[in-house]
Amino acid sequence: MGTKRIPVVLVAGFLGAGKTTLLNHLLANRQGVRIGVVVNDFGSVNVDALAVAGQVDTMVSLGNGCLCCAVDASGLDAMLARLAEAEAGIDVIVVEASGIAEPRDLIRLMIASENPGIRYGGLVEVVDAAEFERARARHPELADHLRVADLVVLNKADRVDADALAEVSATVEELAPRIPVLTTAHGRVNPELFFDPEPRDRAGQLSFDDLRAMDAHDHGDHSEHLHAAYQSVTFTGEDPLAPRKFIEFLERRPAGIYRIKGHLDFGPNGTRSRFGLHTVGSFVQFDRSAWPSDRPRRTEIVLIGSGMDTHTVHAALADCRAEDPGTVDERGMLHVLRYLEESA
Ligand SMILES: Nc1nc2c(ncn2[C@@H]2O[C@H](COP(=O)(O)OP(=O)(O)OP(=O)(O)O)[C@@H](O)[C@H]2O)c(=O)[nH]1
Repeated sequence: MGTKRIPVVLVAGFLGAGKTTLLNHLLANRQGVRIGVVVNDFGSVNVDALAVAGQVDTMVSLGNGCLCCAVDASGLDAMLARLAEAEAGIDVIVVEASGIAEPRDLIRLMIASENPGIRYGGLVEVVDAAEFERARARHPELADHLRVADLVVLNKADRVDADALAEVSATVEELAPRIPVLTTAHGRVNPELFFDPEPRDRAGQLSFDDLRAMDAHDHGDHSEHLHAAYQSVTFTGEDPLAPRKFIEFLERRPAGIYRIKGHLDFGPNGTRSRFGLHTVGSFVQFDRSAWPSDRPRRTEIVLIGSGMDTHTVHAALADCRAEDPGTVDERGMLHVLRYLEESA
């Protein structure tokens, strides 16, 4: 099993869309999670002057469990490596991507990174609902950015009426089909969408009870801070899954899924190993380990996103059941192994 990898969430979006506001919201609602923030200028990040414990190079450590650093593209990998060091005690890294590099280049950098301490945590594109059409006219590349995003945050919903909002949502969906869209104001995205609410044991495995605790149909709407609601769906399968079918599910996943986590049983196909799964958008990673003797052998996953049709998701997963669990489909299993993290 691999060591714990820290998710790196990239936040992109055009000038003034609300990236810094979103970052500040995450910092203010981090629920015990230690967040490393990478920005290319501290300007308006709420680095509360009084909370700044000390400044080393371009790194600012905040007493409240956050660490911020300013960096340009060439320094990003090195900065991520520093943030991922165990001593930093960081649980998630959020990079404000604008001004650093093109989102596509950043994704490439993340995925190609050989740093064993980090994992791609998704590209979040923040869009200004009120300025969307004007921004698109001025920057046709906005459509490309939406297409590479794993989640679109449709921000500044308070600045448009319901009809205009529906129109922008429809355009976003057309430009970026199947990508989850979260409509919000003032960047009030529930942090649990990106990372798990409490720091886990340092061995890094979530128990299924932890996952189940996160499961509900809408999260956050009722909290004091009025986070935008997101969804999660839990799937439990007692029978082994057919590897080929499950990979097809991942590759043609239903609309609205941002990330998936949990573990799977491929039966004798996987020589009864436990396959841990992490996906963000189209990025898929499996790890493989022995089933703990005290845990039942079954598939347990949680899918987190926005705009998911929960019945479709459940039905699609139920269809992944191996028809004949006794038969070994070695070729099918190769599709899984392609996504296997390289560690013993
Ligand atoms: N009405 C309204 N204003 C917002 C919302 N989100 C952000 N703002 C305001 O919009 C302005 C720009 O927000 P920022 O968070 O700084 O945007 P940004 O994307 O980080 O901007 P740059 O760093 O300049 O690219 C600020 O004045 C925010 O207070 C929102 O949902 N509604």
